[in-house]
Amino acid sequence: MSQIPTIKQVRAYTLKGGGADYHDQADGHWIDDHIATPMAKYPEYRQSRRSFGINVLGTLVVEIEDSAGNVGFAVTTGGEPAAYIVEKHLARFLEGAKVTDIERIWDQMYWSTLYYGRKGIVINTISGVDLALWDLLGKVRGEPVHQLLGGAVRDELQFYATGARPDLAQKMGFIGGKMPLHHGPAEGEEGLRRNLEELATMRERVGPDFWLMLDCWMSLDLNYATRLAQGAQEYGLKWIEEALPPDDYWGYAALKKNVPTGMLVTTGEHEATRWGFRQLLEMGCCDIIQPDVGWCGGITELLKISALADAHHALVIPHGSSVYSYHFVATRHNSPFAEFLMMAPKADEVVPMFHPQLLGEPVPVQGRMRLSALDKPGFGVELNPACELHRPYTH
Ligand SMILES: C[C@H](O)[C@H](O)[C@@H](O)[C@@H](O)C(=O)O
Ligand SMILES: [Mg+2]
Repeated sequence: MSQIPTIKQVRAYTLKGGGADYHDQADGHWIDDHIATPMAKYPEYRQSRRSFGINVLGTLVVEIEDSAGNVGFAVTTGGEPAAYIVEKHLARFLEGAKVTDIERIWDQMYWSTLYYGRKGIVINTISGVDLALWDLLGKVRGEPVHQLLGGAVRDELQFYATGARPDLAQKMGFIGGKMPLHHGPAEGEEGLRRNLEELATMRERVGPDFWLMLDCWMSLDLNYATRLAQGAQEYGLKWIEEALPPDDYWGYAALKKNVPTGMLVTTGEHEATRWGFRQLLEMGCCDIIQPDVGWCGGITELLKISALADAHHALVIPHGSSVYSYHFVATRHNSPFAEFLMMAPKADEVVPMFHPQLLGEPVPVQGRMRLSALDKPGFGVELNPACELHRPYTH
């Protein structure tokens, strides 16, 4: 490459209504239908996650423009607070740097925010900037991100589906279906019975071989999770996901010992950085880690997390994250399949995960995606001009 472009400007925008903040859906969507959550102990916040504010943040859009006029971008959750962090704090580490300075920029973003960051929204924000940098580098080089990561190890990705209707996902060609758990410990024995009944009904519909999983979204305690796992064995539950709050590493280590032989424990979608995942892996908390590429530190950090997982014989199956995870999954032997979130309100058809924010967002066909669907420069998607961007801060 002759001259490496430098970064001219970083811009942060916000967007509402689905997309990267995929919990921000209208009434009647399966994703907001009486799902077990840590807030379900309060009856007034039990019926809907939007009632306690799951969708308050909205989407963060990061755009990075270089001296040659190339623009890289990414979307993640974080909304206005994240836009503030990008514009008022992180932009200084990018502007003037070379588009190839990704590792140094990540390091400066992480250590400069340490006193108020480490996890949560700050790492979401850093992830968004990091993904926009990889997108920009791909566009500068005219290569898809998976090629920048060392190249694909498979020609095709296969997917399981997350949604209320694994039976329909089976018909659509997915390799498995993960259902949200509907009742938490506050709904007592009756709730536990109903959880198991729902699983039993689904097992009956999909037959003995289709993977069925339960997503508990941090809502249980160790005792309940153990009883759920034991009761679910009869119905061939493949894995129990995010049963406990993310900080309860000790609980996860105990749960992994308590679940029936063969049942997997998975977690990590709300975990971040190599240090958080090191804790999960070294304490033997789970069989599969599920970093969200837009929340765990971006691709730069995910490569480190993934190497750690490999050394601990754990699979890395990223949570959601659309194209950002597809480009990563294609390059890793320890990521043999991927998640697809069914964003159709009734989970009855395949629609792009980050709809309506991205144009050209590929979707699985018959539960699979050819690598050729990921061959455009960067992450291969564009921002949908029909979505109205708002830039709340400038620097
Ligand atoms: C279905 C779950 O409750 C969440 O909404 C989902 O985002 C998730 O945890 C997942 O693993 O996809
Ligand atoms: Mg989950």
